[in-house]
Amino acid sequence: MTGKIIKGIAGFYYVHDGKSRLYECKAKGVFRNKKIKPLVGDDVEFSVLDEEELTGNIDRILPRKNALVRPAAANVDQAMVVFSITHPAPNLNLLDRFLVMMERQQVPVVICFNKVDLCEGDLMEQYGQIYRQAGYEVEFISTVDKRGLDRVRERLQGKTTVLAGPSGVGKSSLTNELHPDAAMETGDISRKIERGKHTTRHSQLFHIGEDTFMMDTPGFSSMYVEDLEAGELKEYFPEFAAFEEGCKFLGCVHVGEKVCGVKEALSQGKLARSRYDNYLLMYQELKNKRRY
Ligand SMILES: Nc1nc2c(ncn2[C@@H]2O[C@H](COP(=O)(O)OP(=O)(O)OP(=O)(O)O)[C@@H](O)[C@H]2O)c(=O)[nH]1
Ligand SMILES: [Zn+2]
Repeated sequence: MTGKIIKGIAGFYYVHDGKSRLYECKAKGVFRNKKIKPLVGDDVEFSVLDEEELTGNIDRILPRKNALVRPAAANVDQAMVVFSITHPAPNLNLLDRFLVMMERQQVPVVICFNKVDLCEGDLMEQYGQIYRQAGYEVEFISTVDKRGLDRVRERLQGKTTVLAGPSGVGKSSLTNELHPDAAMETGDISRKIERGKHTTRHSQLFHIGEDTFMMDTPGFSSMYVEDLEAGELKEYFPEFAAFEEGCKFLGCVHVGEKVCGVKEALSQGKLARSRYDNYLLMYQELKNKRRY
């Protein structure tokens, strides 16, 4: 049988068959010599030991498409980041940091602005413009009047998605919409793993539809772009590339250089001010950090 590891704790791996069943598996011996440790998100071949008890043993980890460090997970197809469009207003600095982290790990991102039912004025146009111009998929949703939720469901279908976003933006409300019995399933898993009883929060995937999984990511607000060279940062702002032809110096970082295509594009309104400002902030942070 094949399935996906949705959680690992205390030597047990919980393998979902993609449809409805969850097996409590061990990984006996096979990986020790190969120096490979099963990760949440891994697709595996496993043998069923007891069909009643739903126990099994993992025989093989199938080749990984990718393996993210943060959050630790394999085979992530995309990230969905949720911010509220208002109440509270989105923290674009935090959003841009998240985008850098995902660009760095080559994970496509869908940006969801929630609470559009509270939206006044042209906020949707504004934010849509900033992020579509930067090359991202943007959805506007409301878990209250259900706008945009079908489009979100379509985007998730058949994929493994990491869900992220700061507190209070409506992530729980969205998760409940996408998977009304999520709470039940969580309860079921926690009952099964009770013997593990670790308090540390491990990453876990939730099965939300056939071959469709989602992972909630803790600790979003403390996210920091570390261990990155300042000069490398520009590579993770994908919209800059189109204007780098206009930079005089090879390796232009678009900060203090006089002849710079990116700064030129900015002054012509072809790049979003907020994106560039957040680039500068992160750039300075990374520069300063290196002096210590
Ligand atoms: N008006 C409006 N309110 C919403 C919407 N979605 C969520 N809310 C409200 O926003 C608040 C936060 O929603 P949650 O779903 O708990 O947000 P969360 O992101 O899970 O927050 P944490 O649990 O703190 O991580 C609640 O009071 C929700 O009722 C929406 O689409 N429109
Ligand atoms: Zn430049």
